[in-house]
Amino acid sequence: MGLELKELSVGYDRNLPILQDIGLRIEKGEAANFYGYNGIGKTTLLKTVATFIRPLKGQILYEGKPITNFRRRIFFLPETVDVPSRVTPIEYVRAVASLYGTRVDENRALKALKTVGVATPRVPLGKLSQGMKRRVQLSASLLVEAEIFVLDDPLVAVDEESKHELLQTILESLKEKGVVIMSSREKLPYCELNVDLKEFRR
Ligand SMILES: Nc1ncnc2c1ncn2[C@@H]1O[C@H](COP(=O)(O)OP(=O)(O)OP(=O)(O)O)[C@@H](O)[C@H]1O
Repeated sequence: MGLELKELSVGYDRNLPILQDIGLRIEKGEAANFYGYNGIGKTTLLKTVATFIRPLKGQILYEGKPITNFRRRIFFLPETVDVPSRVTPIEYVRAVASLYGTRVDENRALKALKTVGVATPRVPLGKLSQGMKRRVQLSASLLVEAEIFVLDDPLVAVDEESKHELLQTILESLKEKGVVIMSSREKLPYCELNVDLKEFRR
């Protein structure tokens, strides 16, 4: 059954929805990319799916039940590349995994970091580049026991040269666990659905 958005309107003011009447279904094993220009409402939509903001109208269902029943199964990657500066990548991904009740040993953490191209797993995050910090955030998604992956602009700060390969690697693994819903400024490969948010503007 997957994730269903039914007549969904999102925004901050009931009288001024930012996006409205979104209706679509993302099956388990699939990824959907919502794309559009700055300010169109990508973050607002994703935060609503991740249950941080209440829908103005409509429903969000997972496996036929309200998404709010699955809060512990949602992994949310914010748009901002914000990580604590003093912890190392290994410590960071292990700590994130533990929030989902998963104990990850050092070897597994190292493997996940290597998969996304982090070559300095023991250097404090404050000393890494933005793109490397983003990769560390993404590698945590590979380790958590979640089912609904909400990724706000996952490739922000990642270089053009490797971004599609990185996306392929991440999506391959996340789709096996459930559904992926993400945002970007452009259409992306490896996504079953690419949704132009202009369709849902008022
Ligand atoms: N907390 C808030 N309260 C009221 N309005 C907000 C709030 N956050 C964002 N907005 C407005 O909602 C609209 C959509 O913003 P949003 O951040 O969802 O866009 P976006 O597509 O993610 O943009 P970007 O590509 O720049 O990240 C904008 O007009 C923005 O000013």
